[in-house]
Amino acid sequence: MTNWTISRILEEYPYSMSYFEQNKLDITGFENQTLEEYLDHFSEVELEDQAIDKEKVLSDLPVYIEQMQAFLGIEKKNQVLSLTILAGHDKSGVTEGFEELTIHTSQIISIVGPTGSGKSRLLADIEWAAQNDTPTGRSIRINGDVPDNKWRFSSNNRLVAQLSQNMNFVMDLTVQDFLNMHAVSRLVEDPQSVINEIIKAANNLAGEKFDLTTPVTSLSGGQSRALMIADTAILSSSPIVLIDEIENAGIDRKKALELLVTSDKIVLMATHDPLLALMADKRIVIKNGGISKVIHTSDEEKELLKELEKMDTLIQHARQELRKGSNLTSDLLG
Ligand SMILES: Nc1ncnc2c1ncn2[C@@H]1O[C@H](COP(=O)(O)OP(=O)(O)OP(=O)(O)O)[C@@H](O)[C@H]1O
Repeated sequence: MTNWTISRILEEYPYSMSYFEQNKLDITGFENQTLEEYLDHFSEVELEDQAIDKEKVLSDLPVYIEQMQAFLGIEKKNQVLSLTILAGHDKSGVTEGFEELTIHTSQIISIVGPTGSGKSRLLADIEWAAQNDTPTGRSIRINGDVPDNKWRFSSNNRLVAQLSQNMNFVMDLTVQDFLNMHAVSRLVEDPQSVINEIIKAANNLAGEKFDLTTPVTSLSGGQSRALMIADTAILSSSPIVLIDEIENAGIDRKKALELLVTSDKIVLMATHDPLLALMADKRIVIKNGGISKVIHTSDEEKELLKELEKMDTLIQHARQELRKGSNLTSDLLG
């Protein structure tokens, strides 16, 4: 946390303001500096006059935040507020075109690039919380710090939930049994109401409806993904969701992203779909195994997205009519 700017500390831990007040540290105007840089502003005389012990201020802040979290009853153990990717190198060993990228909860980041460029590799680096120990040399920080080993090596504290194109069930269970197993393992107080919420959300994403008595093995590809997305959003403890190409999944992609983001997750998705790429707040461009740049989705692109959505609705409509066996006419599509 010591390398964070003051505004980031305040954004992530708003109650830390009282720490600055109690220590009579007027941080106004220094928000874009790190705490250390701010403390460096004081002359020796000022430090002495105001009884400021720089080392103590720096080391006491995390302790104060931990105590406040305990006092306020905030679950600290699994709380992930941000994910930072530190640059590695591309397939030719050239340093990546960014230094670090921090993503906060409720943000969507898309990953674009040609086939084989390294999109899945980036997702894998995040999944394993790479520490300069993968082919890309990238490192991952959680809440600004080296991730605790529990994220890397524990099976029940999974940092990441993965949603991929290929999702097949091998268990012979109904949707009810499957969700119940998950809810019970997560010690949910009222499993049935959570299960009902998940099936409702899943049906909201899937084209063809299904119910709790449907065996999971007979769900279609789109229905399985809708169920997994709803389950991840509502029941999974993993704070980060990695999505590998859901464009052909036969589900409502926009609603799927909205569902994940409203449940406070960090969402990263590799995609070849312009709609999904532009729905993100930022997009990572991958070339030859390295991140070549990170682009903020511009206002113009957000406007263009509306046009693309209209075109997409038209194509979806045509697809549905063709599925139903209709003959397409301009009246029908109009
Ligand atoms: N920086 C790197 N250094 C070395 N190898 C890399 C690097 N980045 C990716 N690779 C390797 O390149 C191969 C292709 O990468 P990857 O599968 O991630 O591509 P992709 O963009 O997901 O492709 P697709 O769009 O086809 O799914 C993988 O074997 C991966 O491990």
